[in-house]
Amino acid sequence: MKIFTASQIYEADKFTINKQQITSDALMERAATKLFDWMHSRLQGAQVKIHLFCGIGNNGGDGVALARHLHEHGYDIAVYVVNYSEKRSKDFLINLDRLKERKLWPEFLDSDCSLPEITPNDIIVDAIFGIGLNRAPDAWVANLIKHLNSSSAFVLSVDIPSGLPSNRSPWDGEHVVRASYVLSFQVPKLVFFLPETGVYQNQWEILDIGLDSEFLVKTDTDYELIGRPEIMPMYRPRLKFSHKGTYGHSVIIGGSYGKIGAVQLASNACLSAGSGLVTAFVPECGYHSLQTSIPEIMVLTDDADDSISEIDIPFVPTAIGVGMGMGTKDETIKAFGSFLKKVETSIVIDADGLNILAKQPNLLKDVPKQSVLTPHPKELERLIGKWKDDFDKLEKAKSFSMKNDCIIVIKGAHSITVYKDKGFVNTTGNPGMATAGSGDVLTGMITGLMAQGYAPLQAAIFGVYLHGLAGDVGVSTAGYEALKASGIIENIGNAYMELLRPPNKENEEKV
Ligand SMILES: NC(=O)C1=CN([C@@H]2O[C@H](COP(=O)(O)OP(=O)(O)OC[C@H]3O[C@@H](n4cnc5c(N)ncnc54)[C@H](O)[C@@H]3O)[C@@H](O)[C@H]2O)[C@@H](O)CC1
Ligand SMILES: Nc1ncnc2c1ncn2[C@@H]1O[C@H](COP(=O)(O)OP(=O)(O)O)[C@@H](O)[C@H]1O
Ligand SMILES: [K+]
Repeated sequence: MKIFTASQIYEADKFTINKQQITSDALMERAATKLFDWMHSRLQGAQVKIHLFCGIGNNGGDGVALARHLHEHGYDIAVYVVNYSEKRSKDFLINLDRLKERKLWPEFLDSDCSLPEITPNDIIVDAIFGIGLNRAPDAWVANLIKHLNSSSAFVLSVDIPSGLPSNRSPWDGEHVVRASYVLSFQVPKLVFFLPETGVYQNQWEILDIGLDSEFLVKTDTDYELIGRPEIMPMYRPRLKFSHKGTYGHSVIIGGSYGKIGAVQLASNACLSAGSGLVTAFVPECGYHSLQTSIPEIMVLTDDADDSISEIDIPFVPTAIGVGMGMGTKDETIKAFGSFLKKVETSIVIDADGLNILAKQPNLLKDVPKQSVLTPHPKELERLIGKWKDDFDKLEKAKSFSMKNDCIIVIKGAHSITVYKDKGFVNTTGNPGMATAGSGDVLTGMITGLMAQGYAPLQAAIFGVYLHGLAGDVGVSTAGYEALKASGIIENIGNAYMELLRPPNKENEEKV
Protein backbone atom coordinates (compact mmCIF):
# COMPACT_ATOMS: atom_id res chain seq x y z
CA MET A 1 0.00 0.00 0.00
CA LYS A 2 1.35 3.40 -0.93
CA ILE A 3 2.11 5.94 1.77
CA PHE A 4 1.19 9.39 0.49
CA THR A 5 2.53 12.69 1.79
CA ALA A 6 0.09 15.36 3.00
CA SER A 7 0.49 17.33 -0.22
CA GLN A 8 -0.24 14.22 -2.30
CA ILE A 9 -3.40 13.67 -0.22
CA TYR A 10 -4.53 17.24 -0.91
CA GLU A 11 -3.87 16.60 -4.64
CA ALA A 12 -5.87 13.36 -4.43
CA ASP A 13 -8.76 15.33 -2.90
CA LYS A 14 -8.73 17.84 -5.74
CA PHE A 15 -8.41 15.15 -8.40
CA THR A 16 -11.33 13.20 -6.88
CA ILE A 17 -13.55 16.26 -6.61
CA ASN A 18 -12.91 17.13 -10.28
CA LYS A 19 -13.17 13.65 -11.69
CA GLN A 20 -16.14 12.47 -9.67
CA GLN A 21 -17.88 15.84 -10.04
CA ILE A 22 -18.57 16.17 -6.33
CA THR A 23 -18.18 19.06 -3.90
CA SER A 24 -15.52 19.10 -1.19
CA ASP A 25 -18.39 19.08 1.28
CA ALA A 26 -19.62 15.79 -0.21
CA LEU A 27 -16.14 14.33 0.32
CA MET A 28 -16.20 15.49 3.93
CA GLU A 29 -19.62 13.89 4.31
CA ARG A 30 -18.21 10.60 3.02
CA ALA A 31 -15.43 10.84 5.60
CA ALA A 32 -17.87 11.65 8.41
CA THR A 33 -20.22 8.84 7.39
CA LYS A 34 -17.34 6.36 7.48
CA LEU A 35 -16.33 7.61 10.92
CA PHE A 36 -19.90 7.31 12.14
CA ASP A 37 -20.38 3.80 10.69
CA TRP A 38 -17.19 2.68 12.42
CA MET A 39 -18.32 4.03 15.80
CA HIS A 40 -21.96 2.97 15.47
CA SER A 41 -21.10 -0.62 14.55
CA ARG A 42 -19.11 -0.87 17.78
CA LEU A 43 -21.23 1.19 20.15
CA GLN A 44 -24.64 -0.01 18.92
CA GLY A 45 -26.31 3.01 20.46
CA ALA A 46 -24.67 2.69 23.90
CA GLN A 47 -25.31 5.75 26.06
CA VAL A 48 -21.71 6.55 26.76
CA LYS A 49 -20.71 10.21 26.84
CA ILE A 50 -18.86 11.20 23.64
CA HIS A 51 -16.83 14.43 23.76
CA LEU A 52 -15.98 15.72 20.29
CA PHE A 53 -13.12 18.24 20.17
CA CYS A 54 -13.21 19.88 16.76
CA GLY A 55 -10.76 22.36 15.24
CA ILE A 56 -11.80 24.97 12.70
CA GLY A 57 -10.21 23.41 9.60
CA ASN A 58 -11.34 20.36 7.67
CA ASN A 59 -10.29 17.98 10.41
CA GLY A 60 -12.63 19.90 12.69
CA GLY A 61 -15.23 19.81 9.92
CA ASP A 62 -15.06 16.01 9.92
CA GLY A 63 -15.61 16.08 13.69
CA VAL A 64 -18.58 18.43 13.49
CA ALA A 65 -20.20 16.38 10.71
CA LEU A 66 -19.63 13.22 12.76
CA ALA A 67 -21.33 14.93 15.73
CA ARG A 68 -24.45 15.48 13.60
CA HIS A 69 -24.65 11.78 12.66
CA LEU A 70 -24.12 10.72 16.27
CA HIS A 71 -26.82 13.13 17.43
CA GLU A 72 -29.28 11.89 14.81
CA HIS A 73 -28.79 8.36 16.12
CA GLY A 74 -29.44 9.32 19.71
CA TYR A 75 -25.92 9.34 21.11
CA ASP A 76 -25.05 11.42 24.16
CA ILE A 77 -22.62 13.97 22.78
CA ALA A 78 -20.84 17.18 23.76
CA VAL A 79 -19.28 19.20 20.95
CA TYR A 80 -16.43 21.66 21.55
CA VAL A 81 -15.03 23.94 18.88
CA VAL A 82 -11.34 24.51 19.55
CA ASN A 83 -11.27 28.04 18.26
CA TYR A 84 -7.56 28.36 17.49
CA SER A 85 -7.88 30.61 14.46
CA GLU A 86 -10.22 33.02 12.70
CA LYS A 87 -9.54 31.26 9.39
CA ARG A 88 -12.29 28.69 9.48
CA SER A 89 -12.57 26.35 6.51
CA LYS A 90 -15.60 26.59 4.24
CA ASP A 91 -16.68 23.01 4.86
CA PHE A 92 -16.23 23.36 8.60
CA LEU A 93 -18.63 26.33 8.51
CA ILE A 94 -21.17 24.45 6.36
CA ASN A 95 -21.17 21.63 8.90
CA LEU A 96 -21.32 23.98 11.86
CA ASP A 97 -24.47 25.52 10.36
CA ARG A 98 -25.96 22.06 9.93
CA LEU A 99 -25.42 21.44 13.63
CA LYS A 100 -27.01 24.75 14.57
CA GLU A 101 -30.00 24.02 12.32
CA ARG A 102 -30.54 20.99 14.55
CA LYS A 103 -30.41 23.22 17.63
CA LEU A 104 -27.10 21.75 18.69
CA TRP A 105 -24.87 24.46 20.14
CA PRO A 106 -21.24 23.57 20.52
CA GLU A 107 -19.17 25.03 23.32
CA PHE A 108 -16.50 27.37 21.92
CA LEU A 109 -13.13 26.91 23.60
CA ASP A 110 -10.50 29.60 23.58
CA SER A 111 -7.53 30.73 25.66
CA ASP A 112 -9.74 31.83 28.59
CA CYS A 113 -12.04 28.83 28.77
CA SER A 114 -12.13 26.24 31.52
CA LEU A 115 -11.29 22.68 30.54
CA PRO A 116 -14.21 20.28 30.15
CA GLU A 117 -14.48 17.48 32.66
CA ILE A 118 -13.97 14.02 31.23
CA THR A 119 -14.53 10.79 33.14
CA PRO A 120 -12.67 7.53 32.46
CA ASN A 121 -15.63 5.80 30.81
CA ASP A 122 -16.23 8.62 28.33
CA ILE A 123 -15.05 8.63 24.74
CA ILE A 124 -13.00 11.49 23.29
CA VAL A 125 -13.12 12.19 19.56
CA ASP A 126 -10.01 14.13 18.62
CA ALA A 127 -10.64 16.24 15.51
CA ILE A 128 -8.58 19.31 16.45
CA PHE A 129 -5.79 19.22 13.87
CA GLY A 130 -5.36 16.94 10.87
CA ILE A 131 -2.65 16.84 8.24
CA GLY A 132 -2.83 20.64 7.90
CA LEU A 133 -0.85 21.22 11.12
CA ASN A 134 2.14 23.34 10.13
CA ARG A 135 3.34 24.94 13.36
CA ALA A 136 3.32 24.25 17.08
CA PRO A 137 -0.14 24.54 18.65
CA ASP A 138 -0.66 27.71 20.72
CA ALA A 139 -0.04 27.34 24.45
CA TRP A 140 -3.71 27.07 25.41
CA VAL A 141 -4.40 24.43 22.72
CA ALA A 142 -1.31 22.54 23.91
CA ASN A 143 -2.75 22.75 27.39
CA LEU A 144 -6.06 21.34 26.20
CA ILE A 145 -4.19 18.47 24.53
CA LYS A 146 -2.37 17.76 27.80
CA HIS A 147 -5.73 17.76 29.55
CA LEU A 148 -7.09 15.17 27.08
CA ASN A 149 -3.96 13.07 27.57
CA SER A 150 -4.36 13.17 31.34
CA SER A 151 -7.77 11.52 31.15
CA SER A 152 -7.98 7.77 30.88
CA ALA A 153 -10.90 7.92 28.45
CA PHE A 154 -10.66 6.14 25.08
CA VAL A 155 -9.34 8.61 22.50
CA LEU A 156 -10.37 8.18 18.87
CA SER A 157 -8.32 10.45 16.62
CA VAL A 158 -9.65 11.52 13.25
CA ASP A 159 -7.07 11.02 10.48
CA ILE A 160 -3.98 11.64 12.67
CA PRO A 161 -3.42 12.39 16.37
CA SER A 162 -3.80 16.17 16.78
CA GLY A 163 -0.52 17.98 17.28
CA LEU A 164 1.43 15.38 15.31
CA PRO A 165 2.83 16.88 12.10
CA SER A 166 2.84 14.53 9.12
CA ASN A 167 6.35 15.36 7.94
CA ARG A 168 8.53 16.02 10.98
CA SER A 169 8.86 15.26 14.67
CA PRO A 170 6.54 17.19 16.98
CA TRP A 171 7.71 20.49 18.44
CA ASP A 172 6.88 19.16 21.88
CA GLY A 173 5.87 15.56 22.47
CA GLU A 174 3.60 16.51 25.38
CA HIS A 175 1.51 18.58 23.01
CA VAL A 176 0.42 15.67 20.85
CA VAL A 177 -2.76 13.72 21.49
CA ARG A 178 -2.08 10.15 22.63
CA ALA A 179 -4.61 8.27 20.55
CA SER A 180 -6.03 4.94 21.58
CA TYR A 181 -7.11 4.47 17.96
CA VAL A 182 -6.64 6.46 14.77
CA LEU A 183 -9.06 6.29 11.87
CA SER A 184 -6.96 7.50 8.99
CA PHE A 185 -8.52 8.50 5.69
CA GLN A 186 -7.66 6.38 2.66
CA VAL A 187 -3.94 5.97 3.33
CA PRO A 188 -1.70 5.43 6.35
CA LYS A 189 0.67 8.24 7.30
CA LEU A 190 4.43 7.62 7.49
CA VAL A 191 4.58 9.00 11.05
CA PHE A 192 2.64 5.96 12.30
CA PHE A 193 5.67 3.77 11.58
CA LEU A 194 8.63 5.77 12.86
CA PRO A 195 10.01 5.20 16.37
CA GLU A 196 9.75 8.84 17.48
CA THR A 197 6.25 9.48 16.15
CA GLY A 198 4.62 6.04 16.14
CA VAL A 199 4.27 6.23 19.93
CA TYR A 200 1.34 8.66 19.74
CA GLN A 201 -1.10 5.98 18.62
CA ASN A 202 -1.87 2.52 19.83
CA GLN A 203 -3.67 1.27 16.77
CA TRP A 204 -4.67 2.64 13.41
CA GLU A 205 -7.09 1.69 10.70
CA ILE A 206 -7.78 2.99 7.23
CA LEU A 207 -11.18 4.30 6.24
CA ASP A 208 -11.75 4.18 2.49
CA ILE A 209 -13.39 7.47 1.55
CA GLY A 210 -13.35 6.74 -2.18
CA LEU A 211 -10.45 8.96 -3.25
CA ASP A 212 -10.04 8.39 -6.95
CA SER A 213 -8.31 5.11 -7.73
CA GLU A 214 -6.74 6.49 -10.92
CA PHE A 215 -4.81 9.02 -8.85
CA LEU A 216 -3.91 6.44 -6.20
CA VAL A 217 -2.62 3.96 -8.76
CA LYS A 218 -0.70 6.40 -10.95
CA THR A 219 0.97 8.51 -8.29
CA ASP A 220 4.43 7.41 -7.27
CA THR A 221 5.24 7.59 -3.57
CA ASP A 222 8.51 7.69 -1.64
CA TYR A 223 7.31 5.02 0.78
CA GLU A 224 5.28 1.86 0.52
CA LEU A 225 3.73 -0.18 3.32
CA ILE A 226 4.59 -3.84 2.86
CA GLY A 227 1.85 -6.29 3.76
CA ARG A 228 0.77 -9.68 2.42
CA PRO A 229 -0.57 -8.30 -0.90
CA GLU A 230 2.82 -6.76 -1.68
CA ILE A 231 4.76 -9.83 -0.54
CA MET A 232 2.81 -12.61 -2.28
CA PRO A 233 3.84 -11.68 -5.85
CA MET A 234 7.51 -11.83 -4.79
CA TYR A 235 7.26 -15.43 -3.55
CA ARG A 236 9.20 -17.94 -5.67
CA PRO A 237 7.55 -21.37 -5.44
CA ARG A 238 9.69 -24.50 -5.22
CA LEU A 239 9.75 -26.53 -8.42
CA LYS A 240 8.83 -30.19 -8.57
CA PHE A 241 11.88 -31.24 -10.58
CA SER A 242 14.33 -29.24 -8.55
CA HIS A 243 17.29 -30.39 -6.49
CA LYS A 244 19.39 -28.80 -3.79
CA GLY A 245 21.60 -27.14 -6.40
CA THR A 246 18.55 -25.28 -7.70
CA TYR A 247 18.33 -23.33 -4.46
CA GLY A 248 21.88 -22.14 -4.19
CA HIS A 249 24.87 -22.55 -1.93
CA SER A 250 25.08 -19.89 0.76
CA VAL A 251 28.13 -19.01 2.77
CA ILE A 252 27.82 -17.40 6.20
CA ILE A 253 31.03 -15.72 7.35
CA GLY A 254 31.56 -14.49 10.87
CA GLY A 255 32.10 -15.45 14.50
CA SER A 256 34.92 -15.08 16.97
CA TYR A 257 35.78 -16.68 20.32
CA GLY A 258 32.59 -16.54 22.41
CA LYS A 259 30.43 -15.41 19.48
CA ILE A 260 30.11 -18.49 17.33
CA GLY A 261 26.41 -18.67 18.19
CA ALA A 262 25.75 -15.71 15.88
CA VAL A 263 26.97 -17.76 12.91
CA GLN A 264 25.04 -20.77 14.12
CA LEU A 265 21.81 -18.74 14.19
CA ALA A 266 22.42 -17.14 10.80
CA SER A 267 23.34 -20.46 9.14
CA ASN A 268 20.35 -22.23 10.61
CA ALA A 269 18.02 -19.42 9.51
CA CYS A 270 19.58 -19.47 6.05
CA LEU A 271 18.75 -23.18 5.70
CA SER A 272 15.23 -22.72 7.02
CA ALA A 273 14.62 -19.86 4.60
CA GLY A 274 15.28 -22.42 1.87
CA SER A 275 18.91 -22.23 0.79
CA GLY A 276 19.84 -25.55 -0.91
CA LEU A 277 23.25 -25.76 0.79
CA VAL A 278 24.86 -23.74 3.54
CA THR A 279 28.53 -23.47 4.48
CA ALA A 280 29.69 -21.53 7.53
CA PHE A 281 33.13 -19.91 7.53
CA VAL A 282 34.37 -19.36 11.09
CA PRO A 283 37.58 -19.23 13.12
CA GLU A 284 38.90 -22.63 14.09
CA CYS A 285 37.35 -22.44 17.58
CA GLY A 286 33.87 -22.65 16.07
CA TYR A 287 34.34 -25.89 14.21
CA HIS A 288 33.08 -28.46 16.73
CA SER A 289 30.12 -26.53 18.03
CA LEU A 290 28.83 -25.85 14.52
CA GLN A 291 29.38 -29.41 13.31
CA THR A 292 27.52 -30.84 16.26
CA SER A 293 24.72 -28.30 16.53
CA ILE A 294 23.66 -28.16 12.87
CA PRO A 295 24.39 -31.40 11.03
CA GLU A 296 22.91 -30.01 7.80
CA ILE A 297 25.58 -27.36 7.30
CA MET A 298 29.20 -27.63 6.18
CA VAL A 299 31.95 -25.77 7.99
CA LEU A 300 35.12 -24.13 6.71
CA THR A 301 37.59 -22.69 9.19
CA ASP A 302 40.08 -19.88 9.26
CA ASP A 303 43.69 -20.74 10.18
CA ALA A 304 43.38 -18.50 13.23
CA ASP A 305 41.73 -20.01 16.28
CA ASP A 306 39.70 -17.18 17.79
CA SER A 307 38.99 -14.63 15.06
CA ILE A 308 38.88 -14.36 11.31
CA SER A 309 42.24 -13.51 9.75
CA GLU A 310 41.81 -14.54 6.12
CA ILE A 311 38.64 -15.36 4.25
CA ASP A 312 39.25 -18.10 1.75
CA ILE A 313 36.26 -19.80 0.12
CA PRO A 314 37.37 -22.49 -2.31
CA PHE A 315 34.24 -22.26 -4.51
CA VAL A 316 31.94 -19.53 -5.82
CA PRO A 317 28.98 -19.19 -3.44
CA THR A 318 25.53 -18.24 -4.74
CA ALA A 319 25.00 -15.87 -1.82
CA ILE A 320 27.09 -14.60 1.08
CA GLY A 321 26.11 -13.19 4.50
CA VAL A 322 28.95 -11.73 6.52
CA GLY A 323 29.71 -9.92 9.76
CA MET A 324 27.77 -11.43 12.67
CA GLY A 325 29.90 -11.93 15.79
CA MET A 326 33.02 -11.30 13.71
CA GLY A 327 34.69 -8.62 15.86
CA THR A 328 36.76 -5.74 14.57
CA LYS A 329 40.33 -6.84 15.32
CA ASP A 330 42.93 -5.42 12.93
CA GLU A 331 43.51 -8.79 11.29
CA THR A 332 39.77 -9.23 10.77
CA ILE A 333 39.46 -5.76 9.24
CA LYS A 334 42.28 -6.67 6.84
CA ALA A 335 40.67 -9.98 5.97
CA PHE A 336 37.31 -8.32 5.37
CA GLY A 337 38.94 -5.65 3.15
CA SER A 338 40.67 -8.27 0.96
CA PHE A 339 37.49 -10.35 0.83
CA LEU A 340 35.50 -7.33 -0.44
CA LYS A 341 38.03 -6.83 -3.23
CA LYS A 342 37.55 -10.44 -4.40
CA VAL A 343 33.78 -10.81 -4.16
CA GLU A 344 31.74 -9.82 -7.20
CA THR A 345 28.08 -10.47 -6.52
CA SER A 346 25.85 -8.62 -4.02
CA ILE A 347 26.30 -9.78 -0.44
CA VAL A 348 24.52 -9.27 2.89
CA ILE A 349 26.54 -7.34 5.49
CA ASP A 350 25.57 -7.23 9.16
CA ALA A 351 26.92 -6.28 12.58
CA ASP A 352 30.74 -6.12 12.69
CA GLY A 353 30.88 -6.09 8.88
CA LEU A 354 29.01 -2.77 9.16
CA ASN A 355 31.15 -1.58 12.06
CA ILE A 356 34.25 -2.19 9.96
CA LEU A 357 32.76 -0.20 7.07
CA ALA A 358 32.01 2.63 9.51
CA LYS A 359 35.62 2.57 10.79
CA GLN A 360 37.09 2.33 7.30
CA PRO A 361 34.73 4.08 4.88
CA ASN A 362 37.32 3.65 2.10
CA LEU A 363 36.22 0.00 1.96
CA LEU A 364 32.74 1.06 0.82
CA LYS A 365 33.89 1.40 -2.77
CA ASP A 366 34.66 -2.35 -2.81
CA VAL A 367 31.24 -3.42 -1.52
CA PRO A 368 29.50 -5.06 -4.49
CA LYS A 369 26.62 -3.03 -5.95
CA GLN A 370 23.20 -3.72 -4.51
CA SER A 371 24.54 -5.41 -1.45
CA VAL A 372 22.16 -5.51 1.51
CA LEU A 373 23.26 -3.77 4.72
CA THR A 374 21.25 -4.64 7.84
CA PRO A 375 22.11 -2.13 10.59
CA HIS A 376 20.34 -1.73 13.93
CA PRO A 377 20.04 1.94 14.96
CA LYS A 378 23.51 2.16 16.56
CA GLU A 379 25.21 0.55 13.58
CA LEU A 380 23.28 2.85 11.27
CA GLU A 381 24.45 5.91 13.20
CA ARG A 382 28.06 4.75 12.88
CA LEU A 383 27.56 4.42 9.12
CA ILE A 384 25.59 7.55 8.23
CA GLY A 385 26.26 9.85 11.20
CA LYS A 386 23.86 11.35 13.75
CA TRP A 387 20.42 12.50 12.64
CA LYS A 388 18.16 15.27 13.85
CA ASP A 389 14.97 13.19 13.77
CA ASP A 390 13.55 10.11 12.06
CA PHE A 391 12.85 12.01 8.84
CA ASP A 392 16.44 13.23 8.70
CA LYS A 393 17.57 9.64 9.36
CA LEU A 394 15.59 8.42 6.36
CA GLU A 395 16.98 11.16 4.10
CA LYS A 396 20.53 10.36 5.22
CA ALA A 397 19.97 6.64 4.65
CA LYS A 398 18.60 7.37 1.18
CA SER A 399 21.61 9.47 0.18
CA PHE A 400 23.94 6.78 1.55
CA SER A 401 22.09 4.17 -0.48
CA MET A 402 22.20 6.38 -3.59
CA LYS A 403 25.90 7.17 -3.21
CA ASN A 404 26.96 3.57 -2.57
CA ASP A 405 24.28 1.78 -4.60
CA CYS A 406 23.35 -0.41 -1.64
CA ILE A 407 20.15 -1.54 0.06
CA ILE A 408 19.83 -0.56 3.71
CA VAL A 409 17.49 -2.37 6.09
CA ILE A 410 16.90 0.04 8.97
CA LYS A 411 15.93 -2.45 11.66
CA GLY A 412 13.41 -1.68 14.36
CA ALA A 413 9.74 -2.07 15.22
CA HIS A 414 8.77 -1.29 11.62
CA SER A 415 11.96 -2.07 9.76
CA ILE A 416 12.32 0.13 6.70
CA THR A 417 14.21 -1.15 3.67
CA VAL A 418 15.68 1.77 1.78
CA TYR A 419 16.96 1.62 -1.77
CA LYS A 420 17.96 4.89 -3.36
CA ASP A 421 14.96 7.22 -3.03
CA LYS A 422 12.39 4.61 -2.00
CA GLY A 423 11.52 3.12 1.37
CA PHE A 424 9.57 -0.06 2.09
CA VAL A 425 7.95 -0.12 5.52
CA ASN A 426 7.45 -3.55 7.09
CA THR A 427 4.25 -4.50 8.90
CA THR A 428 5.16 -7.76 10.65
CA GLY A 429 7.11 -8.33 13.87
CA ASN A 430 6.62 -7.58 17.55
CA PRO A 431 8.54 -6.56 20.68
CA GLY A 432 9.24 -10.22 21.47
CA MET A 433 11.84 -9.97 18.70
CA ALA A 434 13.88 -7.46 20.69
CA THR A 435 16.12 -10.32 21.80
CA ALA A 436 19.72 -11.39 21.33
CA GLY A 437 20.45 -12.85 17.92
CA SER A 438 17.24 -11.98 16.12
CA GLY A 439 19.26 -9.77 13.74
CA ASP A 440 21.59 -12.70 12.96
CA VAL A 441 18.50 -14.70 12.01
CA LEU A 442 17.42 -11.95 9.62
CA THR A 443 20.83 -11.85 7.92
CA GLY A 444 20.75 -15.61 7.44
CA MET A 445 17.24 -15.45 6.00
CA ILE A 446 18.03 -12.70 3.49
CA THR A 447 21.15 -14.61 2.41
CA GLY A 448 19.11 -17.79 1.99
CA LEU A 449 16.58 -15.96 -0.16
CA MET A 450 19.28 -14.49 -2.38
CA ALA A 451 20.71 -18.00 -2.79
CA GLN A 452 17.32 -19.11 -4.14
CA GLY A 453 17.31 -16.41 -6.79
CA TYR A 454 15.47 -13.54 -5.10
CA ALA A 455 16.97 -10.26 -6.32
CA PRO A 456 18.73 -8.40 -3.46
CA LEU A 457 16.03 -5.76 -2.93
CA GLN A 458 13.27 -8.38 -3.01
CA ALA A 459 15.26 -10.67 -0.72
CA ALA A 460 15.57 -7.81 1.78
CA ILE A 461 11.88 -6.80 1.67
CA PHE A 462 10.60 -10.39 1.63
CA GLY A 463 13.13 -11.50 4.26
CA VAL A 464 12.21 -8.70 6.68
CA TYR A 465 8.50 -9.53 6.25
CA LEU A 466 9.00 -13.30 6.71
CA HIS A 467 11.31 -12.76 9.71
CA GLY A 468 8.64 -10.60 11.38
CA LEU A 469 5.93 -13.12 10.53
CA ALA A 470 8.01 -15.94 12.05
CA GLY A 471 8.31 -13.78 15.17
CA ASP A 472 4.55 -13.18 15.20
CA VAL A 473 3.82 -16.89 14.91
CA GLY A 474 6.51 -17.54 17.54
CA VAL A 475 5.02 -15.25 20.20
CA SER A 476 1.63 -16.87 19.84
CA THR A 477 3.02 -19.85 21.75
CA ALA A 478 6.19 -18.55 23.43
CA GLY A 479 4.89 -15.16 24.60
CA TYR A 480 6.78 -11.90 24.17
CA GLU A 481 9.34 -12.32 26.92
CA ALA A 482 10.33 -15.91 26.21
CA LEU A 483 10.68 -15.73 22.43
CA LYS A 484 14.31 -16.40 21.50
CA ALA A 485 16.13 -16.04 18.20
CA SER A 486 16.09 -19.83 17.80
CA GLY A 487 12.32 -19.68 18.31
CA ILE A 488 12.09 -17.32 15.34
CA ILE A 489 14.04 -19.85 13.24
CA GLU A 490 11.75 -22.69 14.35
CA ASN A 491 8.82 -20.70 13.02
CA ILE A 492 10.18 -19.75 9.59
CA GLY A 493 8.37 -22.78 8.14
CA ASN A 494 5.13 -21.76 9.85
CA ALA A 495 5.60 -18.25 8.52
CA TYR A 496 5.84 -19.57 4.94
CA MET A 497 2.71 -21.62 5.54
CA GLU A 498 0.90 -18.63 7.02
CA LEU A 499 1.89 -16.59 3.98
CA LEU A 500 0.66 -19.26 1.56
CA ARG A 501 -2.51 -20.09 3.48
CA PRO A 502 -5.49 -19.45 1.21
CA PRO A 503 -7.91 -16.86 2.60
CA ASN A 504 -10.45 -18.90 4.57
CA LYS A 505 -14.19 -18.80 3.98
CA GLU A 506 -14.83 -16.73 7.07
CA ASN A 507 -12.43 -14.00 5.94
CA GLU A 508 -13.85 -14.06 2.42
CA GLU A 509 -17.33 -13.48 3.79
CA LYS A 510 -16.11 -10.55 5.88
CA VAL A 511 -14.67 -8.89 2.73
N1 LIG B 1 -8.61 13.22 1.50
C1 LIG B 1 -8.75 13.30 2.78
O1 LIG B 1 -8.01 12.63 3.49
C2 LIG B 1 -9.76 14.20 3.38
C3 LIG B 1 -9.39 14.91 4.50
N2 LIG B 1 -10.26 15.60 5.21
C4 LIG B 1 -9.79 16.21 6.47
O2 LIG B 1 -9.06 17.39 6.24
C5 LIG B 1 -7.98 17.45 7.13
C6 LIG B 1 -7.02 18.50 6.69
O3 LIG B 1 -7.73 19.71 6.83
P1 LIG B 1 -7.08 21.15 6.75
O4 LIG B 1 -6.19 21.24 5.57
O5 LIG B 1 -8.17 22.11 6.84
O6 LIG B 1 -6.13 21.21 8.00
P2 LIG B 1 -6.39 20.97 9.56
O7 LIG B 1 -7.81 20.77 9.86
O8 LIG B 1 -5.44 19.92 9.96
O9 LIG B 1 -5.89 22.36 10.17
C7 LIG B 1 -6.59 23.55 9.92
C8 LIG B 1 -5.74 24.72 9.57
O10 LIG B 1 -5.13 25.24 10.73
C9 LIG B 1 -3.97 25.98 10.40
N3 LIG B 1 -2.95 25.58 11.34
C10 LIG B 1 -1.98 24.66 11.18
N4 LIG B 1 -1.25 24.54 12.29
C11 LIG B 1 -1.80 25.40 13.19
C12 LIG B 1 -1.50 25.72 14.53
N5 LIG B 1 -0.51 25.14 15.16
N6 LIG B 1 -2.26 26.63 15.16
C13 LIG B 1 -3.29 27.22 14.53
N7 LIG B 1 -3.62 26.95 13.25
C14 LIG B 1 -2.89 26.05 12.59
C15 LIG B 1 -3.60 25.63 8.99
O11 LIG B 1 -3.78 26.76 8.17
C16 LIG B 1 -4.58 24.50 8.63
O12 LIG B 1 -4.99 24.53 7.31
C17 LIG B 1 -7.52 16.02 7.16
O13 LIG B 1 -6.66 15.72 8.21
C18 LIG B 1 -8.86 15.30 7.25
O14 LIG B 1 -9.29 15.19 8.58
C19 LIG B 1 -11.68 15.39 5.02
O15 LIG B 1 -12.41 16.52 5.35
C20 LIG B 1 -12.07 14.99 3.64
C21 LIG B 1 -11.09 14.34 2.79
N1 LIG C 1 9.97 -3.97 19.02
C1 LIG C 1 10.23 -4.67 17.90
N2 LIG C 1 9.22 -4.93 17.04
C2 LIG C 1 9.48 -5.62 15.91
N3 LIG C 1 10.70 -6.11 15.55
C3 LIG C 1 11.72 -5.87 16.38
C4 LIG C 1 11.54 -5.15 17.58
N4 LIG C 1 12.74 -5.06 18.19
C5 LIG C 1 13.64 -5.71 17.40
N5 LIG C 1 13.02 -6.21 16.30
C6 LIG C 1 13.67 -6.91 15.18
O1 LIG C 1 14.65 -7.82 15.70
C7 LIG C 1 15.89 -7.71 14.98
C8 LIG C 1 16.98 -7.21 15.95
O2 LIG C 1 18.20 -7.10 15.28
P1 LIG C 1 19.56 -6.75 16.04
O3 LIG C 1 19.38 -5.59 16.94
O4 LIG C 1 20.64 -6.70 15.02
O5 LIG C 1 19.75 -8.04 16.95
P2 LIG C 1 21.07 -8.90 17.26
O6 LIG C 1 22.24 -7.99 17.09
O7 LIG C 1 20.90 -9.35 18.67
O8 LIG C 1 21.06 -10.01 16.29
C9 LIG C 1 15.62 -6.74 13.82
O9 LIG C 1 15.25 -7.44 12.68
C10 LIG C 1 14.45 -5.90 14.34
O10 LIG C 1 13.66 -5.38 13.30
K1 LIG D 1 -6.99 14.69 14.58
